[in-house]
Amino acid sequence: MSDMALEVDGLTVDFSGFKAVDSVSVAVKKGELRVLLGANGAGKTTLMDLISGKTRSTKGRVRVNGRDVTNWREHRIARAGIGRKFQIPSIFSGLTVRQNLEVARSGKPGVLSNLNFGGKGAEKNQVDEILAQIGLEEDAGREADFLSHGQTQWLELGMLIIQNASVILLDEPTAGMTQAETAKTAQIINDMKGRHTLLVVEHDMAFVRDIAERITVLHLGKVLAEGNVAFIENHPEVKAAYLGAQGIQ
Ligand SMILES: Nc1ncnc2c1ncn2[C@@H]1O[C@H](COP(=O)(O)OP(=O)(O)OP(=O)(O)O)[C@@H](O)[C@H]1O
Repeated sequence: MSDMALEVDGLTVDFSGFKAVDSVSVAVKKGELRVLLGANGAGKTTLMDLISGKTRSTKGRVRVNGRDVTNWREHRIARAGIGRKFQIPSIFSGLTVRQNLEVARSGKPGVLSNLNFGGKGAEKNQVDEILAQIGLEEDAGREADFLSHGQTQWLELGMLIIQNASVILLDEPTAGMTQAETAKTAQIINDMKGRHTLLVVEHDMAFVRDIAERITVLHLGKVLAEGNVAFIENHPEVKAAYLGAQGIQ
């Protein structure tokens, strides 16, 4: 069996003659964290949309843990193990942090009214473990409405962790964060490596250096380069296409 969690093979989307993603192939190993870099309009979000089923591809395949999920409906792809975090959080603002994690854990829509909030035994232990992992133990009883921007993002990461998504797609997880919040986010994400497979779109190079193993660079819808941080930072075409004459900041 393949040790790849996510295999994207020749993926293309044609928007009335414009290929926002053009013959992209990327393979991410189980437990790997892959960063997706690229200038505005390079196709990063569109690639995430194709993988998660938000947009239908015109050509190519997407496989999750060896299973072909190409152009499945979004909810089926989610059930096959792909979790996604958007820039706008999708938490339940009227529920506490703990309750949000419990809802995510149950994984069933409409489960809200039937939940036995508070949980017992193994369920409670798992929620406690994740509260510690995302650093929100002391805020477990707070309504999500009252969390800071950073805390809201960490809660959402916790919800993806508890859903046990095997491949997690993160679109700019540090957008709008302070330096301290960004550092903590790097810690949480580094802690997720190995247990989850991650594909992370991010512009903040300091953050990328903190978390990245391999980087894939997209340019005009195509893969321009792939390699470790040092390789990418010194890649002449990447410098020219994406990072400008000065190189990576
Ligand atoms: N539904 C669509 N129809 C037509 N063009 C689209 C559509 N969706 C995206 N595009 C175009 O595809 C290109 C890639 O967009 P995309 O949002 O994927 O880039 P990105 O790399 O995520 O950029 P950013 O860093 O700004 O978010 C852009 O030129 C965009 O205008």
